[in-house]
Amino acid sequence: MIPSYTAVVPAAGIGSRMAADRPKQYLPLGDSTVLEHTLLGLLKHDTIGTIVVAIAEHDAWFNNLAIARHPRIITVSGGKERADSVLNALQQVATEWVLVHDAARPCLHPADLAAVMVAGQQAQGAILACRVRDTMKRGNGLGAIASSVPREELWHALTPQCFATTTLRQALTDALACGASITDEASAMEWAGFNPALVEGRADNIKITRPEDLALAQFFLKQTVDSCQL
Ligand SMILES: Nc1ccn([C@@H]2O[C@H](COP(=O)(O)OP(=O)(O)OP(=O)(O)O)[C@@H](O)[C@H]2O)c(=O)n1
Ligand SMILES: C[C@](O)(CO)[C@H](O)COP(=O)(O)O
Repeated sequence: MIPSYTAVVPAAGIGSRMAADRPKQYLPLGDSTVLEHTLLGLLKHDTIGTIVVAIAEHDAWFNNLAIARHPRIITVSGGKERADSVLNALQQVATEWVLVHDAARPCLHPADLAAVMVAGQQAQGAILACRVRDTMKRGNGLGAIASSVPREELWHALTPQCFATTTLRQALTDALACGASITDEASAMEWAGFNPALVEGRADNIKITRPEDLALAQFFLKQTVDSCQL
């Protein structure tokens, strides 16, 4: 099958909230590392051609991974913020469509990947997301509740986020140039006036952020392996 997507994997963060002895994407997970699980999941999809991994300028870990020599994987230098890393990687994307997926999300389910890639091939693009399940509160900045926030139509943005490459590249360039706060690709597209589609995804597509997330990711990955062996 001719690859119609390039994957961009922002992996240049330091993992400050994880507070580990290395950036969290290089922490052990199962039989490999967080990043290797994430990349292997993308490599299995045959409509994804090249994977562009944004790594920190002085990254001392990536080249020690066997997967670093995979022919479909290339690296670029990351930037100060996640959005800068993504924009750097987008300069290397030649396909019409691109998907951006956090290195820190190793539990992506193949069906969710396929669903968001199909939905992403629209003008507005698409993101994986999952509905908020808890009652939501807004704090008053003093450690107390200011208000309850209606949860209808509140979603957790996940990744992958899928868009037309040229549209996303331009939106991200313009939004960052204007100093907009951009924490995901959809924020840039919204800033540019688009309304990306929400594709409901699995809640186990967690972003490994804090120490307790590693054990949860391990559990979710084991569930996937066990279900494949049934
Ligand atoms: N300048 C940056 C910052 C983050 N990321 C990547 O963006 C993804 C999501 O970001 P986050 O979970 O915030 O990772 P960190 O920035 O490493 O975490 P922290 O905020 O705790 O330092 C991660 O895969 C991270 O490696 C990146 O490529 N470039
Ligand atoms: C892109 C993202 O995964 C969407 O939820 C998330 O925003 C990335 O984490 P960060 O802490 O905002 O960099």
